[in-house]
Amino acid sequence: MQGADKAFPVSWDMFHRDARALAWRLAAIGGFSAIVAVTRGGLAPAAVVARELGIRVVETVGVGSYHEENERGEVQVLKPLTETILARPSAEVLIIDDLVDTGATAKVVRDMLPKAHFATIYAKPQGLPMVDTFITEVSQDTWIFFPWDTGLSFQAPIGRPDARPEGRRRRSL
Ligand SMILES: O=P(O)(O)OC[C@H]1O[C@H](OP(=O)(O)OP(=O)(O)O)[C@H](O)[C@@H]1O
Ligand code: HPA
Ligand SMILES: [Mg+2]
Repeated sequence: MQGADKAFPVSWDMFHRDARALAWRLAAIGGFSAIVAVTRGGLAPAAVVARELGIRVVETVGVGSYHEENERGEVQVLKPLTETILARPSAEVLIIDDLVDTGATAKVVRDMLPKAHFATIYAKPQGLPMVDTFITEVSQDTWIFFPWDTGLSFQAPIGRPDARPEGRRRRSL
């Protein structure tokens, strides 16, 4: 997973545009009265979708997994759903995450609320059966770099992939 061949960097602008596109799709489906954000990656898209759909009941579910040699381990629930959500009709609950990759996280969360709608901005093929609505599919060997995990940095030219930043030293012309 983290050794993925291709990089798909996402800027804040791209992320906001794609989160809004997700909100448009979800608005067309309608009928949602509460949102569950899968922390932490689901927090930012959930904020955008909640604003667009006018939903003010926003909850979290916290999941984590051990990573060994770049492989995802067992997914564990670190912060369960509250009664506020469990007491509602689950078909009205919208679960939001940033992406599905293997689908392991989505499966664990879906099992808590089987009738809820599971939406992500990005999806990889292996996770597709776990997601009801998504915006952009990327290949399984692609790693998505989110704006909250990245910053501006030197990029080697395509024709000189081993090139390194020169720092303060400048080559004389
Ligand atoms: O489909 P999967 O293979 O389960 O991968 C997708 C999950 O992985 C990432 O979360 P991560 O567990 O890295 O934690 P984070 O949201 O706190 O960054 C991402 O935000 C999804 O929740
Ligand atoms: O492609 C990804 N990007 C960021 N986090 C992730 N967690 C699983 N897959 C990914
Ligand atoms: Mg996550």
